[in-house]
Amino acid sequence: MTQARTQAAQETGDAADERTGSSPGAGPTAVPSGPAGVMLDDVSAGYDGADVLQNVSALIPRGAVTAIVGPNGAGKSTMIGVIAGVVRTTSGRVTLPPKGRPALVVQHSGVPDQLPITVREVVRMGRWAHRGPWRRLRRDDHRLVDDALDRLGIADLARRRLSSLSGGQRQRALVAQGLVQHSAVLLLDEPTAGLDVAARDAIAAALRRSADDGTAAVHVTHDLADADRADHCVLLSGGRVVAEGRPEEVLTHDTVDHAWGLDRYRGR
Ligand SMILES: Nc1ncnc2c1ncn2[C@@H]1O[C@H](COP(=O)(O)OP(=O)(O)OP(=O)(O)O)[C@@H](O)[C@H]1O
Repeated sequence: MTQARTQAAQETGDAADERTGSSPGAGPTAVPSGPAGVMLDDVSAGYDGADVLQNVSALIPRGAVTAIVGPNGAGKSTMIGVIAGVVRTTSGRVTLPPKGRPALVVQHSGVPDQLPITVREVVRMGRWAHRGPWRRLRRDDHRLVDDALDRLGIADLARRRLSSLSGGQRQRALVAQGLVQHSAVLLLDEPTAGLDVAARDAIAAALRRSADDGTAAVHVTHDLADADRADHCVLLSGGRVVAEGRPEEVLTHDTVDHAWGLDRYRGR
């Protein structure tokens, strides 16, 4: 029996017990153990009165890397938007860990090109929420900023204008801004799309280190090899959770073919 939690399983009383239970590592979901992470309980959400996510339930653990995968239009960005609080739910409940607002890192293509700010300033902005209305940073804030620039391999670009960077360099700056927020939940929307291997590795290492520090480190990805390296995986299709659990249990030939509609071409 697969240990991945399927939508059918979620609709049973078992799944409800797991979600409200006090032991996220136990039972058939194989969710990595650790402090409570993000819980979505029967969540529907969308835009302009039309639901994109429909009755989505998921348990995203802290101290682990979670990959959200699925075909175009499946609702992956909407799901992290719901967790970040930028997309409103129409029903259901989202429960977050106690420490502050999730850090949401959008794709670099969603950020205006002509912002007249440097890479260091972009990363510093990630500390503003910790420093009140005057936003005067302290020495430890500057240290966190330097550390994030180093971790993403962009320390040498710190004085450059964001607008003068390549797409991959810009993406690294945005991920660094997400890291310095030190939130219990880090949400990256397709952070490695179109990036070279060094940038992909830097971002993967940053996700891993955040998870090791106890964060629920979540990324949306189209790359199934990236998803396979995660600790936990949520497969969405048509706004619903098809399967959730360990990547090797979720990303089987059958679930992938079914979610992407490939079974049609394979006579299944
Ligand atoms: N701001 C918006 N206003 C209206 N509809 C939206 C908005 N954002 C997304 N949608 C719609 O919601 C659906 C799901 O979009 P979403 O971006 O969540 O999917 P996704 O799985 O992230 O897709 P992709 O892999 O193509 O990025 C799509 O049909 C999309 O057109």
